[in-house]
Amino acid sequence: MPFAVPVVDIGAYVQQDGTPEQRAIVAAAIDEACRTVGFIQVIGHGVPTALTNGLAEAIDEFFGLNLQVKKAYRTPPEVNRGYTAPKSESLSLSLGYESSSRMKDFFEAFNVGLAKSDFPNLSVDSKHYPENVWPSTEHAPMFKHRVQSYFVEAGRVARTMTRIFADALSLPPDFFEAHTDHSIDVLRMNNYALPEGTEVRLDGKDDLMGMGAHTDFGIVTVLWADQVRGLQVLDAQGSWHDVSPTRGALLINLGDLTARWTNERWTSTLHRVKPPILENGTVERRRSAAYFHDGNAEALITTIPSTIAEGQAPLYDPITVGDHIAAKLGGSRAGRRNEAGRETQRVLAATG
Ligand SMILES: O=C(O)CCC(=O)C(=O)O
Ligand SMILES: [Fe+2]
Repeated sequence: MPFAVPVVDIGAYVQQDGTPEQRAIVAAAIDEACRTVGFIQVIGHGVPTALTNGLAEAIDEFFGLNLQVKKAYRTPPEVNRGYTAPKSESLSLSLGYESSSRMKDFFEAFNVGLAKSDFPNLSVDSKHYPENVWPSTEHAPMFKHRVQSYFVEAGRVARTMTRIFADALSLPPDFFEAHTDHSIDVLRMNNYALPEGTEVRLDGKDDLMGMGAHTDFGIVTVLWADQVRGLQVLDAQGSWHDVSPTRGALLINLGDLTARWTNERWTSTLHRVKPPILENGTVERRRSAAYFHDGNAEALITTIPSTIAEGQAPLYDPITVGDHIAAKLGGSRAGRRNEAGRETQRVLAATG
């Protein structure tokens, strides 16, 4: 069967008047997609086009600044906020393998997320909920407002997805909410453009990587991307496939915590970004924004008993969201290898 990322209209869950029958159809389609591909294109999500256009403009506004200006918005590696310059992160290290292009992912990024000050009545640890660093209005006048507007909507879509997940897994409707009322949520805006003057080999033998192969770390990711090629996902047979969203669709993919919860009934699909090399030896610029819905830092993720198939044992030990995310970020941002044997084997076995 040719590889495809299924398109699912989630309108029945977004609109108040969706009937139980309509919702059951959506939940079944999501279950199927989560078992097989682990990536979904959702439509009917209710995010206005004006908002995603605004996000794209905000991304252009910030990344269009001079590198020295952008670098003023960096934070230490253990603080997942602000700017990260090209070639300062390595997503493959979040999986625990050293690719030959160690710390060479050429994406640059800007991270914003929920902070301790967003939860004044809770004593959350600022290690997992650091305060945001925003570009000044002098440098990027529209950025903060547009990014905040999109952040709220992406969070709503992520939560809608978890309500569908609960139905698809026959869990109580509030199963996910019980682990996500102060979820570690982060929006990472990515810009893929080679720094000026970078030489690219046109024979394709460069192992130039926009973003190295990785799985996302949390529960579910809502991924907005423009339509420039570059994103590739790994199928169950070990081949990479190009994915670009159909107009108006948001991509949804599952993170490791959902794979752990469901004993891998559902998959956190490996993906990477290799933007196309143009004939003049430059790379076609590409933009994306990944909203990571990761769960409460202290929530314990334990295999859901009903997802353990007959004769199977739990594949993972329980872990807190905070410990899992910290170990993963220690790989990608701080250059420490993370141990994640199962996914590493899949990347190393993959072709292409
Ligand atoms: O740029 C993309 O399409 C993917 C980005 C991604 O995988 C991520 O930020 O985790
Ligand atoms: Fe990702």
